[in-house]
Amino acid sequence: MMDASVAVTEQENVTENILGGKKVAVVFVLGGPGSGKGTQCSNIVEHFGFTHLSAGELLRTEIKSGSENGAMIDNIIKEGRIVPSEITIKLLQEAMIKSENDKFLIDGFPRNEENRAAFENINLSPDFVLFFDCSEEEMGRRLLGRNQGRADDNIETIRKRFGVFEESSLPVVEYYDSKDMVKKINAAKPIAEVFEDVKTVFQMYCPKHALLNQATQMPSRE
Ligand SMILES: Nc1ncnc2c1ncn2[C@@H]1O[C@H](COP(=O)(O)OP(=O)(O)OP(=O)(O)O)[C@@H](O)[C@H]1O
Ligand SMILES: Nc1ccn([C@@H]2O[C@H](COP(=O)(O)O)[C@@H](O)[C@H]2O)c(=O)n1
Ligand SMILES: [Mg+2]
Repeated sequence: MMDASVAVTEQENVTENILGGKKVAVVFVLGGPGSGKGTQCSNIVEHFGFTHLSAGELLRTEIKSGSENGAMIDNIIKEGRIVPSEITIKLLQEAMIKSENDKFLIDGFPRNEENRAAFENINLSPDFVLFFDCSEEEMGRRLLGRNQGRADDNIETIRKRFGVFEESSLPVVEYYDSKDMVKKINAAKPIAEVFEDVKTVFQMYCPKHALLNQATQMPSRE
């Protein structure tokens, strides 16, 4: 028997995500370290009304909260490795349930097959995957210039993060690509130009919302 929390619309063969009693839309935002995921998510939030959940940011907040897992998470992040999925999925799930919104950008997750399976195990699936494609050379330059005091923005950890991205994260993108779910964006361009391409994707995905948003941004006649 089909799990009650997953309803498949027969006509479109689209899986409906039900979480905490509400129907939610999920877009995974993936790309290498420094490809611009966080930067573009802020723009998407502003223009399309999504809630941005960065897995890395949730983990950093968990460290600061003094949680019992804090020291372990801190060590893993400093080594550029991936935190066990049960920790990250719990943080994401709690944030989605607590939010009043019903559409989420999940940034930096899934980072490996274990992450992907953990998301499937809570009976959720992404509507699509936004993938920011950028060279290591450019990403490295951006990370070293980010200046936000992140413990992993140093040359040694950056090299490890690139290794993990190649070995563990790209196969996840390839998995979704094999299901035709990936919208690939050239992220090597300037921020505003990247966002033009991102906007095209989201205007196709939620055209009604895009129109509504344009209306609310019209200058007042008064
Ligand atoms: N298209 C761009 N061109 C130049 N600089 C950019 C571009 N996009 C983002 N940046 C800058 O690069 C740095 C990294 O961007 P951002 O934090 O958005 O990347 P990220 O993909 O979220 O990285 P991480 O995976 O490490 O969290 C920031 O300083 C940001 O201002
Ligand atoms: N699914 C994830 C996401 C992130 N991490 C750890 O956090 C670090 C920073 O992530 P950003 O997305 O902010 O770059 C990352 O290098 C991992 O150590 C994780 O374990 N699992
Ligand atoms: Mg980020």
